[in-house]
Amino acid sequence: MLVDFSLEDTVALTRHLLFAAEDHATSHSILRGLLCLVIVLAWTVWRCWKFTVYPWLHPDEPKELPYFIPTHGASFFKDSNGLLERARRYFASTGTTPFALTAFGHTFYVVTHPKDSAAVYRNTESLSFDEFVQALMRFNGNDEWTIKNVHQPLPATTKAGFANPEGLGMINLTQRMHMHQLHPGEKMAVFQLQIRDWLNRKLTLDVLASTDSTDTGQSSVDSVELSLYQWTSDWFVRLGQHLYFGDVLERVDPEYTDNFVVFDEVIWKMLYQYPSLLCRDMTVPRDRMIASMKAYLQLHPDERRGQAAWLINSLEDEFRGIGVDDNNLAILFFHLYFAINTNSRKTSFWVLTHMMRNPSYIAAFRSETAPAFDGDDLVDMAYIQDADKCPTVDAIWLETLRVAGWAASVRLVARDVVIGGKVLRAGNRIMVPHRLLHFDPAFAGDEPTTWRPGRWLDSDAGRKMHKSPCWHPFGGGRTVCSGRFLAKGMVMAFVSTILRRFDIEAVGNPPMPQPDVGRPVLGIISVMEGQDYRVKVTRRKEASV
Ligand code: HEM
Repeated sequence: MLVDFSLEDTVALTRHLLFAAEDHATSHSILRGLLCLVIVLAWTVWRCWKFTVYPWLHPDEPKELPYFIPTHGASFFKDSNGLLERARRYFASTGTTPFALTAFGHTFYVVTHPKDSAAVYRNTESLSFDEFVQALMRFNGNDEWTIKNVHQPLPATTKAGFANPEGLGMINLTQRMHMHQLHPGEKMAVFQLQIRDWLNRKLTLDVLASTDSTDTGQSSVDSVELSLYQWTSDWFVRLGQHLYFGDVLERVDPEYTDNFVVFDEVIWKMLYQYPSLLCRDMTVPRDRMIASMKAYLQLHPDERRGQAAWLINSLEDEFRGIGVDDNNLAILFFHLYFAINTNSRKTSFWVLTHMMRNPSYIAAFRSETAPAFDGDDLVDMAYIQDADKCPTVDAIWLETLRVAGWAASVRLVARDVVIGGKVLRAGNRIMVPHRLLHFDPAFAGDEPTTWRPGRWLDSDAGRKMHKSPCWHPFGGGRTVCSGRFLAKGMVMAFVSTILRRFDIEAVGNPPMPQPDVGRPVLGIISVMEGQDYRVKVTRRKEASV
């Protein structure tokens, strides 16, 4: 009886539970369905508002590239230029420019018309670069006092040191001082001679054989095998460091240049301001470099100032003059260090790689630069940089900048402003993506993605390309790269001395290395990881042409 009752009861209870569970499941799926409906409705309302109603209410503002989930962050992260190109094509039929897109919680106005890009570079009142500088300073450890005071206008009085009659703040005065060192003139001439002598001394097979850290023991008296990207990176950073700090920084920290190359390959994590914990591969070399820079600054001035460039000593005086301490000065000099060194190492890699795949340009390069040499030694730096005397060399330089240049100029819209007939709202960012302009067939002609230096020489239009408002390999306006003349001098001296002294060829038959389009850079694109080019450098039989 007891058993019967229990069984029935159990069955009834089970049934009840099953019904209850079914009820529960039913109400769950109803809830889930309702939730989905609410989400779909909310999404539809959001999308309608964002891409139909708002643009209709505000026809004077740039139209925004539609998206399904509320940001373009993922596509931007994977290939920012690919996303920008897609957006340009999307708006091409309506001629909409500037247009807008949202990524990482920021709205970017994108300028693709050369006339508008000129307006962006001109407008220093409403469009500000300072926000970028301040964020970088803060991210790398500058304190708030320093950030505030280096931006503060200074008294416009006559003072010792670098003249500042307009009373510019230190950040703006620094730009003037860069130009004083790096634009053609007396101080730049010192650098040019140092570059020439350093390369003449160092570019020998013996030194090359001892350079390659991946040396496979394949060096012989007449040839050396090297990884090209590793080679150009190592040498250009050493050369840049030598110009600015003599041999002293290397004595303080023999691994400074190595740390820089490691840091520079992940510099995009700094540009995206990753949380420190997630990017120790960037912060560890960065912090070492900043600590070593501080150790350099704490050496007695007699031990270091004699070898440093005018710019380094003068900047030190000016920054100390307004009260900046060693910690903060070390970070400011570290910023200077990566501006000097991040681009030339990559440019020389791309120049050599493209030329090896197009050997007729090697012959032309050799023959045009021959008059600048005495035997195997480069003597005339000006000659190899002169576009009239070396037109093909110049075209190779320009074409490599065009194809490998990946930077964009970005400014904060500090107050509402009209560009290209559209109202840009304060608080958003405006971007001039150089690559889009450089790859526009209206500027570059046929096959814009192909490396073809002839496009700069073959026609009247081609010969005028470098004067086009589309052409911005070094940015523009107040922040245009002050190192552009030095960069050309360094790269052309390096390549011409190599070609004068050696034959250079790829080992095996590797494909063209791919640019790493996913990583933002401050100028020239990096090579995809693992795609370095192994090259064989052989002593040339005859040094003449
Ligand atoms: C091929 C090599 C180079 C390329 C493609 C390049 C490109 C650039 C670009 C795109 C900018 C930003 C401009 C803007 O936002 O408007 C810049 C800024 C700068 N570059 Fe270069 N650069 C190169 C080599 C150099 C070298 C060798 C130096 C120094 C020796 C240098 C020093 C600077 C400095 C100091 C700035 C900041 C300008 C300022 O705000 O005052 N660059 N560069």
